[in-house]
Parts: sequence; structure tokens; C-alpha cells
Amino acid sequence: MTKMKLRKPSPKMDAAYFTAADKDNNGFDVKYINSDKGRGVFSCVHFDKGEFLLEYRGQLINNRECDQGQKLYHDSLKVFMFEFPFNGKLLWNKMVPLGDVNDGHITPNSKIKIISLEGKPHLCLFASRGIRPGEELTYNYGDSEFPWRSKLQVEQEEKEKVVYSKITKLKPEGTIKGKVWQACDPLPH
Ligand SMILES: C[S@@+](CC[C@H](N)C(=O)[O-])C[C@H]1O[C@@H](n2cnc3c(N)ncnc32)[C@H](O)[C@@H]1O
Repeated sequence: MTKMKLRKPSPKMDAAYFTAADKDNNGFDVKYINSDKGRGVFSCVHFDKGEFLLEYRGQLINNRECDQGQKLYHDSLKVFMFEFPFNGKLLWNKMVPLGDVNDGHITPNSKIKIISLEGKPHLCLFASRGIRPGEELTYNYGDSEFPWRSKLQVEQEEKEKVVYSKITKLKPEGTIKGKVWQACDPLPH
């Protein structure tokens, strides 16, 4: 008897299934990280590049409702409103579940795409590269100057300074394995 091979649904089909069913994909965990970052969403399984991860489900609101929300909500709730263009209009999604995905502007592992189903927009997150179990999901929030980004930049520059001073202290210019080594060369293994 010949065995029928079941084809894996495409990422778009997966997105359509979960959005229509109004439920979350399996394989995620929301965890507290630290007092700076708050919570984050972590993957418990492996995801391939391109796979559907989750939908930013929520309530679609217009500009006026968003303005009202900006006046009424506490700052900690405003960050859960996501602005996006759809059919020539600017809409906002007031996110409810899994709205905890943090910004990763340097090395994000996922990307938001707007999927239109029966004329309604759905904000869906897809893997932009392979994601390992235990990895935190991140996507690029956009070009704004978010306060945590400048802090991260300073930390990165500090780390680079330490590595450079370690290299220059460890190996002064000289000959290593017959090669004349300059302070700016990478260290031989
Ligand atoms: C939509 S919420 C994400 C979930 C949030 N971490 C929480 O615990 O509710 C966006 C907020 O998370 C924090 N955040 C997001 N990405 C961050 C990052 N890379 N570093 C530090 N804080 C971040 C900022 O406070 C931001 O306003």
C-alpha cells in the first residue's frame, strides 16, 4: 500500500488557521526577564525561518479611539497599541495576548506582517531566521529612538572597549607563529 505524504501547511495557511480559530500557536512561554525589560516571549520548540509564530490578537481601533486611549491609559498600557497602515488608513491594534514580544533592533529573529483575511487585517509574527528552543522572540519595533536602545548602545561600546584593551594588553605587537602580528589583527587560534 502506498503511503500518502501529508504536506506541511504553508506559513500563511498556519496564520489563517490560528487567526480564524482565535487561538495562539503552541510552543511559547511568557517569562519575566528583569526589571528593565519586564516580560518576554520565549520559544519552547524549534521554528524554521519563515514559519508562522503568533498573531498579535486584539481590538482594532481608529485614530480617534487611539487618541482617547492615549489620554486615559497609564504609560505601561500605551506600549501595547500598535499602529499600522491598512487600505490607506492608519489603524491601531490594542493587543491582548502575547503582546509581550520585546524589541530587538540589532538581531531580531522575527518580523511582523499584515495578513488580510476576509477584508480584516491581522498582525502576524513570522520567524525571520531559525529560532532555537529557549530563545527570546524579538522583532524590530521601528526607527524611533526608544530609551532602551541608547542604553544598549552604551553597553555594547563599553564591552568593545574592554575586549580591545584585553587584546592589546595580552599580545603586544610582535611575532606569533612566524607571522608579524599587529595590535589590530585578530588573535590566532
Ligand atoms: C509591548 S511591551 C513588551 C512587553 C514588556 N516587556 C512587558 O513586560 O510588558 C513594550 C515595552 O517593553 C519594554 N521593552 C521592549 N523591548 C525592550 C528591550 N529590548 N530592552 C528593554 N526594554 C524593552 C519597554 O518598556 C517597552 O515599552
